[in-house]
Amino acid sequence: MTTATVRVPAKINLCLGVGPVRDDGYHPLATVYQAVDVHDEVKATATEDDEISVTVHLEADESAEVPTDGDNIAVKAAHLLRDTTGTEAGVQLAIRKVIPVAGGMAGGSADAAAALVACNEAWGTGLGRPELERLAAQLGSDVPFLLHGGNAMGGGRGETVSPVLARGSYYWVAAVAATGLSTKAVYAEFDRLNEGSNVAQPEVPDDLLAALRAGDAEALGRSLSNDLTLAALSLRPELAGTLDIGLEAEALGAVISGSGPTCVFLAADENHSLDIAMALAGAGVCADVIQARGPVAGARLV
Ligand SMILES: C[C@](O)(CO)[C@H](O)COP(=O)(O)OP(=O)(O)OC[C@H]1O[C@@H](n2ccc(N)nc2=O)[C@H](O)[C@@H]1O
Ligand SMILES: Nc1ncnc2c1ncn2[C@@H]1O[C@H](COP(=O)(O)OP(=O)(O)OP(=O)(O)O)[C@@H](O)[C@H]1O
Repeated sequence: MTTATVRVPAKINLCLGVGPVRDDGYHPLATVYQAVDVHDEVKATATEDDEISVTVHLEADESAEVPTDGDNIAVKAAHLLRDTTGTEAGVQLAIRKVIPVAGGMAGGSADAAAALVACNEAWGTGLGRPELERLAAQLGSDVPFLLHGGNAMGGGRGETVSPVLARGSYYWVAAVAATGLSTKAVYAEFDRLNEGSNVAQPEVPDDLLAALRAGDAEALGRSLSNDLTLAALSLRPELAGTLDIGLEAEALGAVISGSGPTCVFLAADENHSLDIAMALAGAGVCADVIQARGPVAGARLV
């Protein structure tokens, strides 16, 4: 039996511009993703029967709910790869989950990207990066970025990924809430809040790109932004308090990651990141605090 193991990072959105809802129900995005060193691991073991199965080992939050049937997005990724390549083998997937579930850090998307790479290796199906990226886009808006990693601009509904010029390594602190938020519900709340108003087409702010080009953490902190903030706060008003605690600890910037509820804070260095983490943990505003560095590589065989 052939086995392949892939490590895959979480993402944060340094900016998330959201435009008016499209006819297909998705929103046009202008985002900059950064991959951070909070990793899930997906192991694929090829089998001779035609079963595609998954087990999930929760490393961080044992109470999180992750499906272990065909609803698991890693299983969907394996089916898509098999249907595309015509291979007849099966696979046992084993996920080691560290990325918060339904936290806005693309945990499911990360597992889907990892499953594509791991199954492609275990089955010997030999698809190249461009073909894997095409399959990734069919699985979810965030999935192509998790193959890519690093820093990247996201357009379309998030699935069109292009590199950005960036310098520097950044210290992040993530405040993880006890229960997740549904991405679909947050976009629906965005639509409800904007009903009757003209939502502009989104753009990536120039000052954010300049901060990344210069590797300037202070300027980056000032230019973090997220158009889903009001929608996430409307569903979870207590997140405003979480953002305040990080800012009182002098974070260089604070933002809700993607559709939330995870709040992320930019620190000046490792000591500062520890101070922010301690302030958040001490205030009891979140279930878990994670210190992370970015950017890091996307889904890779180990
Ligand atoms: C919030 C973000 O994480 C920011 O990067 C992403 O936009 C969400 O990406 P994702 O979880 O991969 O999302 P998908 O699985 O493609 O879509 C889940 C749901 O989110 C909404 N959705 C998602 C992406 C987008 N550009 N517009 C949307 O309105 C749709 O209701 C969709 O049914
Ligand atoms: N492999 C998986 N890992 C986590 N959740 C999964 C997985 N497969 C399916 N799901 C389901 O998807 C839902 C969303 O989980 P996920 O962790 O991807 O959210 P998220 O990080 O907020 O996503 P995003 O940031 O891409 O919007 C979960 O509630 C869970 O039921």
